[in-house]
Amino acid sequence: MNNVKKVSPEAELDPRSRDLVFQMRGVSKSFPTPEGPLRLVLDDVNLDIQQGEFVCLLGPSGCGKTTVMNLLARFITPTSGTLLVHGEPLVAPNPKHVTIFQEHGLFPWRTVIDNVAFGVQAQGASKSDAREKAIKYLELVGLQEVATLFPHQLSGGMRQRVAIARALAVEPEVIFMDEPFSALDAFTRYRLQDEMLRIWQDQKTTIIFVTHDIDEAVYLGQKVVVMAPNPGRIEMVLPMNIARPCERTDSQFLYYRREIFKAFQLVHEWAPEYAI
Ligand SMILES: Nc1ncnc2c1ncn2[C@@H]1O[C@H](COP(=O)(O)OP(=O)(O)OP(=O)(O)O)[C@@H](O)[C@H]1O
Repeated sequence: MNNVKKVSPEAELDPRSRDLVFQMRGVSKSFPTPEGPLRLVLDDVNLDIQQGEFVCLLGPSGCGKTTVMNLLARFITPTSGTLLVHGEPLVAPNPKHVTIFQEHGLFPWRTVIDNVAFGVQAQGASKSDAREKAIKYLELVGLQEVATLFPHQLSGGMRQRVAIARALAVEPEVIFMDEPFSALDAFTRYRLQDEMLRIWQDQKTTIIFVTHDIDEAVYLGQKVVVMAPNPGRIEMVLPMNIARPCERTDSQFLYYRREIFKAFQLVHEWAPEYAI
């Protein structure tokens, strides 16, 4: 593959780089097994993530996507290797880094606006300032009309948009998204992908997005990190030279889609170009 880029383990760590939000060098992670011995689930990961980048972690179940995300978010620590955030060793989860999960995690007893305002108030804002900010971000995701409803009165897609508004309202530096749209129907997923791209272009937030959907990764990612299992590792880092927003039928989109299908050995020998 021409565009394949692997961060070599020899690539020097730059302790002063402010543009690189994350630098991982030779990072491995093992977990204990029920039988006792440690099992290596992530082997020798090398990855740079720039400020404002939209990075998709892509791979089959069990290849360690969530483990990479959890390491970056500092929910867990590496077994070996180095992980720097803005050139500094990570010591604790950063309050400017927020996570959106597949299950949106809204408080069912709070209204939409109170869900979105919650994190802002937790940062020390007054109730009225927090609600003002919540309205701003509900408008951004097109949900100002349902501000006084409760989560159970919304569709799955709307609930996930509330979760996005709640994450944005704390004006994060980094958003981690762990398969946030995988429980939604295809049409809602397409709409939310467009919304996410629009918000990312508007807010310039660094986004780390975990997915096992090749189309989703190509559509969203400026950079797609292709992972493989046993043990979990990065196979390649593929920059997507695609103008955004793009059409899912564009030749550039189809080219990268096919390259990734090939990387996962999902293209048949007899398949003509772009016939996937
Ligand atoms: N806390 C843990 N303790 C033990 N094993 C773990 C732990 N967390 C993850 N693992 C194992 O590490 C491997 C990678 O898990 P991870 O969740 O990172 O994969 P994934 O690529 O995100 O998978 P999926 O797409 O299914 O969510 C799996 O085999 C998993 O069972």
